[in-house]
Amino acid sequence: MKLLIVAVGQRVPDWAQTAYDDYAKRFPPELKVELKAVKTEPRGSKTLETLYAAERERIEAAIPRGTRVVALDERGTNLTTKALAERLKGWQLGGDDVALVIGGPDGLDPAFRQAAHERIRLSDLTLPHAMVRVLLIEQLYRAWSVNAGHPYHRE
Ligand SMILES: C[S@@+](CC[C@H](N)C(=O)[O-])C[C@H]1O[C@@H](n2cnc3c(N)ncnc32)[C@H](O)[C@@H]1O
Repeated sequence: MKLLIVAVGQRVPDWAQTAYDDYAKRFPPELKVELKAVKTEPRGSKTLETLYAAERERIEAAIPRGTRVVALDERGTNLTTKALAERLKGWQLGGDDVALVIGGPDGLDPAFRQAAHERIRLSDLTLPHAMVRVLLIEQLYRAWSVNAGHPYHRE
């Protein structure tokens, strides 16, 4: 199975890209992680509904059929690193690819969030989307290290 990170926003600051790449390259070959960045819809004078609809279409186009969808959402289920490691184990046993979806500056379409198979939260704080990419890849790597007994994660 593969982890697909679908993130709204084609450009992130260099520091975020560097940090993301640093963690992404640590994953073992048996756990593939791919990042698909989708274009942010410019807000302009659009209503939020129009913006959400445009971004949702791009997000859905980036997710292959049969993929389990997990929305990153500050209102989602709180997870400890160990609980995320258990989720990861479950996803790997399930065998389906998993898309972890990060919204842009205006967040994700509420209907998309509700339709997702899971909604997970990384913190009670509202985080900037570039930082969410970095935190998510680090936590996925940490979750893998917990399951693999790798010394990266220490209790
Ligand atoms: C700047 S936030 C958008 C905030 C927006 N007001 C909302 O209600 O979602 C951009 C994206 O980062 C992700 N995000 C932000 N904070 C998060 C958190 N604490 N846990 C998980 N994901 C978060 C979500 O995917 C969100 O759509």
